[in-house]
Amino acid sequence: MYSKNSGQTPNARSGVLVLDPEGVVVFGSGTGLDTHIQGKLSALWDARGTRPVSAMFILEGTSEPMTVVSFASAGTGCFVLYRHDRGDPLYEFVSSVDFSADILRHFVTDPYEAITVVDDQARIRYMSPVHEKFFGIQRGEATGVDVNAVIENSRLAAVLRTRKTEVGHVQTMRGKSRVVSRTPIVNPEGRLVGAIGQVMFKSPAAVEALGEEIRRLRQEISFYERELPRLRGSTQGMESIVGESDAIKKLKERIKKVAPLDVSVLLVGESGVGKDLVAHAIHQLSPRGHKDMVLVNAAAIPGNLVEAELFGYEGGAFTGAEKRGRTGKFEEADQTTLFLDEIGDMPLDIQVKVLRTLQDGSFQRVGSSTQRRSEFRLISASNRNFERMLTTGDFRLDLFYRISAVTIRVPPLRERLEDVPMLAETFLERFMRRHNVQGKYFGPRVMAYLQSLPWPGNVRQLQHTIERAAIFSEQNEISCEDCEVPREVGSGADLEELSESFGETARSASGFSLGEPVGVRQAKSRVELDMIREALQRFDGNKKKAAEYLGISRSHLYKKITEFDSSLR
Ligand SMILES: Nc1ncnc2c1ncn2[C@@H]1O[C@H](COP(=O)(O)OP(=O)(O)OP(=O)(O)O)[C@@H](O)[C@H]1O
Repeated sequence: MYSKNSGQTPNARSGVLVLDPEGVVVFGSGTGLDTHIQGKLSALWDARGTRPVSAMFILEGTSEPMTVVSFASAGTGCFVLYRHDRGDPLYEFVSSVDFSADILRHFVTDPYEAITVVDDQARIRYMSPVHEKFFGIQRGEATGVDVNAVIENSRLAAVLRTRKTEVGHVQTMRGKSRVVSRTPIVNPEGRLVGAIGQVMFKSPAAVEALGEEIRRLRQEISFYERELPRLRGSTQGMESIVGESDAIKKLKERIKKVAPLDVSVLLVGESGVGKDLVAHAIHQLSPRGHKDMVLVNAAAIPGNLVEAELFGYEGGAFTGAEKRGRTGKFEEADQTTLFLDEIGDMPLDIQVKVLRTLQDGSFQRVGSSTQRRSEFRLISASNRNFERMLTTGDFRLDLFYRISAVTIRVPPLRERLEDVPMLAETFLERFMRRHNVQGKYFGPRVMAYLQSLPWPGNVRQLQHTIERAAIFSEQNEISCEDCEVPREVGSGADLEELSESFGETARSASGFSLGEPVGVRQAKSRVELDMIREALQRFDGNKKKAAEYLGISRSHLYKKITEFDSSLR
């Protein structure tokens, strides 16, 4: 029940409504005089026995939503009302957080967030209990008193004058130094309504400790900034190519010779031999080495996107294109090195366009007729047999001449088995460092065993074998059994069986040398197909895992799948 004698709706934004135990209006002001609001609050108040009234809530169904703070004492319902527009952060906060009152209570009472609130006349309106205790005053004793009469060295009055926030100031109070912040509060209409003072840190020492931490972190950052070029060098330069065999020594000599010359280099060799590392080393040692090398993997880009990826495109050139267009790899590589990996997988129509760019450095973005220019050094790599592709017409001879001013063959691991121990130790050490593991080492017969394997997946396969062994070895000592290569992938025994049936040696059976008899090639394809099918089944079609298991790159696996596509389906 509510009183009929309430006035008419005023134009106020806030108000107060006090109801007696029967729901009769005892007092109303501002929006508290709105009869509609009175009716709604009275109904809530009547139902308090079954549904307790929240300390803070949003009153909907009125001309504008109201934020209501309720205080109940001795059966009297006291409601403080604020009219808020939707979208107002306070409205959003109260309507979406049903424990909003508890949060506000936390802010006004939490000892670590202790606050003092003053009005626009610098009179204290609220002081957190912890502040009152600090100043030795009773609960509410300072309310209404000028802040300067209560808090020494207060600058809240000054902040009201300047309207400028002060953060991190040291203030001495009762002989103690505190780091404080002072913030003027302006309401949505732009009127200055008061200010809040807050202790941020209990002592300048806490700030000093924070400053010290920042200084330490800065030092750490500058250490890494200094170290980065060195680390980059060691992970991407010549140092990353592990091995001391004659074959590797010769390879490094060729890299050193060719790096400073601005000629195109073609890297050939089986999958996993380290062509990528060689490309990085050449770039690092070249005059362009201070810039990042731009990488393109022709086998990893879907056929219909190769052109856009290489040449870039104008906005809206094709469905799915970015609105503002995009720079292509040729443009990105201006003044640095472009590494075209798996160039043997490039479609013929793109080969023609690439050739044109390589001849005069000019190209057009897809969807544009403007000629652009780029000056870059080209390094290409492929594990494909160019001799065969040139014969079959799958690779253009003129492009081949352009990309292969210098050709470097990266030898397969089986031609430099003396590098196996050093590589294996390096991979084990890297694994332990990366995963924070200690104490793993190879058993006495492991190196000889590893050197007896033909490694058709080359260094990549060796690396994965060592990592697998480090993960699965029960003891710290890694045994030959831990390093077993899955039979399907080509253990020595497999290859021997294979070679016996086709009259080949184990070594050449795992290679891809030119001029193999057709029968062997077909048989190899069959074995490869079986191995790939098996690996894909084992890993539920997950190509990344299948490629790792087979010891080949993912791009090589994709290539093989495309080749075998019809039979795999
Ligand atoms: N000599 C080496 N020393 C240290 N790590 C090597 C060496 N050769 C290869 N690796 C490592 O073996 C893995 C495969 O090397 P990389 O990717 O360079 O081979 P790739 O010839 O480019 O293969 P693909 O033709 O499949 O792309 C990489 O993890 C690389 O770091």
